[in-house]
Amino acid sequence: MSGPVLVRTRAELADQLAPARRAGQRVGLVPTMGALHEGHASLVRVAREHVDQGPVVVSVFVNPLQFGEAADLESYPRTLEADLEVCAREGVDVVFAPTVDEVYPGGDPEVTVEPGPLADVLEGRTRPGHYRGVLTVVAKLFGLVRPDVAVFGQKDYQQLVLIRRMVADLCQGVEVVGAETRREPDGLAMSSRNVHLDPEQREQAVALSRTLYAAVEASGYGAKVALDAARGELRAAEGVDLDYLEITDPALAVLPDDVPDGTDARVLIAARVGSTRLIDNLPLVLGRPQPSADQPSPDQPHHQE
Ligand SMILES: Nc1ncnc2c1ncn2[C@@H]1O[C@H](COP(=O)(O)OP(=O)(O)OP(=O)(O)O)[C@@H](O)[C@H]1O
Ligand SMILES: CC(C)(CO)[C@@H](O)C(=O)[O-]
Ligand code: BAL
Repeated sequence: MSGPVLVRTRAELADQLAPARRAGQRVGLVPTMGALHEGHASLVRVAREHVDQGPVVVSVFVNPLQFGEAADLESYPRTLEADLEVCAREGVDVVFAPTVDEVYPGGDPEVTVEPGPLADVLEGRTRPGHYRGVLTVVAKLFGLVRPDVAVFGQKDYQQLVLIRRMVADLCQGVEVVGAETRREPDGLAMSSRNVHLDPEQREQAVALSRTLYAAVEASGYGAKVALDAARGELRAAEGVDLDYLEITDPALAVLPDDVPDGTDARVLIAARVGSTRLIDNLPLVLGRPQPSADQPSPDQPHHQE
């Protein structure tokens, strides 16, 4: 099994992708911050489905521009050797792992992507400036890799919604695919930051997904009952410091009080377990689903969006 080609510079990346471009092949991109796990591997498999014979590029870059707390940036796990092994197993063609100077040669960029009002809610309230950093680096990665398709995880749902919005508003011409969240057997969403949890916190962290599933189970009775059920689950949890628990529409807008049966929605949670901040979310359908509606349901989750 030959592993992926590791490229560190923009020039090496361009050279590596030149033959595929000449051959008119589709190029797929999976942007990551490394510390790869099965969630990332699943994104690679989704990307492969969208490129025919073309190359899949995985970028590994811990982007300083999207971090608020210095400690979070410093402690972010960096495991390039292991990441290359995951990429080899998944048949990734190119791993692009640039330095900070390669991505930001002049230091912090003067021109950045302004994410608009959606960046001020949910994650944005706790992490001001985060989505400006995310969208700026994703726009740069799109400029460097020029992918036809890019795959992101639904686990970072607000990020996915904002990236779709950026691609539409800035006419970037990249197909954005949102892949289903991969979970540990007990339901905890896989996340690179899970390595910071000690064994007790690891057990406590399952409360996040339990809370979401409680909302999904009660969603047939409407948003208010679903939220009450979720809050009840949380009250029973120990060691979980809630940041937010909200039900919104799929575009993250506030839901009106009365919505028709069968309305698509999203339940989202963020909480600290010890000093580790975790996020998760699930799709749900409020009220009785309409028989004809082609919507995600807890029993038949959308694999890709
Ligand atoms: N459990 C998962 N299932 C599917 N996709 C995931 C999962 N976890 C992360 N991803 C996706 O992988 C991509 C890269 O994410 P990232 O490298 O930040 O990993 P992460 O596990 O989300 O780490 P963290 O949340 O600790 O920063 C993002 O599109 C993210 O949504
Ligand atoms: C999209 C991303 C790679 C941008 O740095 C990051 O936010 C992530 O890993 O989700
Ligand atoms: N997975 C989203 C990137 C971040 O938390 O900074």
